[in-house]
Amino acid sequence: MSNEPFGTRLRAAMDTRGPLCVGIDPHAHLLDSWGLPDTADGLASFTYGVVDALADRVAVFKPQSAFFERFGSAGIAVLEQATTRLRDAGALVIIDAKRGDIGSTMAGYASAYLAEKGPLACDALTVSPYLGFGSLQPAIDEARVAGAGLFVLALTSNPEGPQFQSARTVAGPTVAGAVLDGLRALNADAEDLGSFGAVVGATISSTDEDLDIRGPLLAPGLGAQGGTAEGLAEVFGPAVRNVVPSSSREILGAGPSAAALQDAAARANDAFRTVLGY
Ligand SMILES: O=c1ccn([C@@H]2O[C@H](COP(=O)(O)O)[C@@H](O)[C@H]2O)c(=O)[nH]1
Repeated sequence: MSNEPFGTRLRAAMDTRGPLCVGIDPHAHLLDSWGLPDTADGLASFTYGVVDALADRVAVFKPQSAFFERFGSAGIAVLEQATTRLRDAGALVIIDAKRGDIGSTMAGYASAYLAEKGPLACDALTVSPYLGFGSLQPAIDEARVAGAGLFVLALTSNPEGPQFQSARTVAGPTVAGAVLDGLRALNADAEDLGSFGAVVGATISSTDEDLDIRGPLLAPGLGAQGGTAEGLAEVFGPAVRNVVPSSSREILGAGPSAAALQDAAARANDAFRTVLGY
């Protein structure tokens, strides 16, 4: 990995390849529709099919750890191998594992995913702040050392999210607002795009929260969950240029043909380029 901070590398990658992030979510129904068995071998064929088709042309990939964990150590081995291959091809990898625990345990996750020589070393990791924003400190420290990034859950795309995320903290702001405040502070010195991002679903329609955190805004929920490229402008307002639009099933459903995957990714990238101003 270059020594440049994640935010700088992310902006450069999106400038070069377009803003699209392809989620790698090997659902059982997708393996089936690709004519593959719901086994670790099927998982490997599916995942490497996506990697071979798209690694040299898409800026960012977001493998969903759950679908690899489903197959135990054999599945994790596929995740490790795919992450290495994607990064070798010049793409950035955000592992979506939504890790979060007390600080001392968080340090274990940080050394697995963020440390430069960690077994699952990636460019950024999704993390959960629900043990307190401060519990993320070991991951923040490791990310700074490694030039990696974090995406902290703030306003998630699922309909249950507001139940907690819109609740007020003792200090006054909502839970989501407190997360965004924490991220803004971490990115305070960033020149363009900081390395500490928020997860904000493309499905939330609009928000009163201040999304200007000087960092990336990972936006899942596009396609299968109903979010659209055009809708991003309304959700994100002036912060739209910092959005990393992530789409999984919508793109993956085009496979197994490499040409069809490339076509689906190119069309999505074009739509996002227009809305995000790339
Ligand atoms: O708020 C969130 C946070 C994460 N996700 C993850 O993104 C993908 C979405 O997949 P699609 O097939 O594009 O719907 C999946 O891995 C989720 O766990 C999210 O959807 N919302």
